[in-house]
Amino acid sequence: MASAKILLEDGQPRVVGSFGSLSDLQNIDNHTAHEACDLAEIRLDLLQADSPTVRPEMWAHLRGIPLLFTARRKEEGGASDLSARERMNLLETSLESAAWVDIEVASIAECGDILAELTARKIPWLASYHDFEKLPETARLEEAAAAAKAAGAAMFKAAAKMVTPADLTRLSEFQLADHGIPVSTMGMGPLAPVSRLLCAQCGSHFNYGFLGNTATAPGQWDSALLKQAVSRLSQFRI
Ligand SMILES: O=C1C[C@@](O)(C(=O)O)C[C@@H](O)[C@@H]1O
Repeated sequence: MASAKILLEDGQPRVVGSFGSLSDLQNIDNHTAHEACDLAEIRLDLLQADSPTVRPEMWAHLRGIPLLFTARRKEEGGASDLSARERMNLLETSLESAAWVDIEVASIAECGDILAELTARKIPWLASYHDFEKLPETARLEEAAAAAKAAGAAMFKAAAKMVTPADLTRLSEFQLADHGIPVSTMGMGPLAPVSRLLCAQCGSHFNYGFLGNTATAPGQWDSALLKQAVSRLSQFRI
């Protein structure tokens, strides 16, 4: 999809607005969402927790906004314990509308069917990695980025809990290094807000905030605020 390619190639940090619930998705109008983010993330696992039948009509009002679809596995913050097949079925419902899809690095091996479909449809996907407890060793992140690249992901994304200021330094240094694949990084927890600005300044492509009232990760900014802040920072890129 042409718009997805441009989103990476111009090197500008983009803000992804994420919906934490079906009502947050239903209650937003197109203009408000458009103003608050560059892409919107539809967390299919969260929608399904609110309504067993997920249908494309749920996001039809966001026409014109690039949509990123995610069906998160439980171990990385998903709403419920869905099998790989159930997550792939959820993603299937989104493919007509998808600008991007998110698959965890840990799910690559079991999600081959949907990955083949994404390749056939030329829909870019990002391979994600989450740690809600700590910032993992840099070698672990490097390994995950290499696995993402080897599997054909268009981007590697890491979200990890920041416990100390040293974690901020280490995550931003990881962001600044060349991993042979576009990278997005962000912190979670009390140091999340500051980490998200720092990572954006260091070249993180996709920078997440929430749309509506419900954060989809601890310490996320409101997407509209993050978009404003990130656009102010663009003159100070490291
Ligand atoms: O993977 C990510 C990033 C995220 O966990 C965050 O830290 O903002 C929020 C999730 O909704 C999204 O799928």
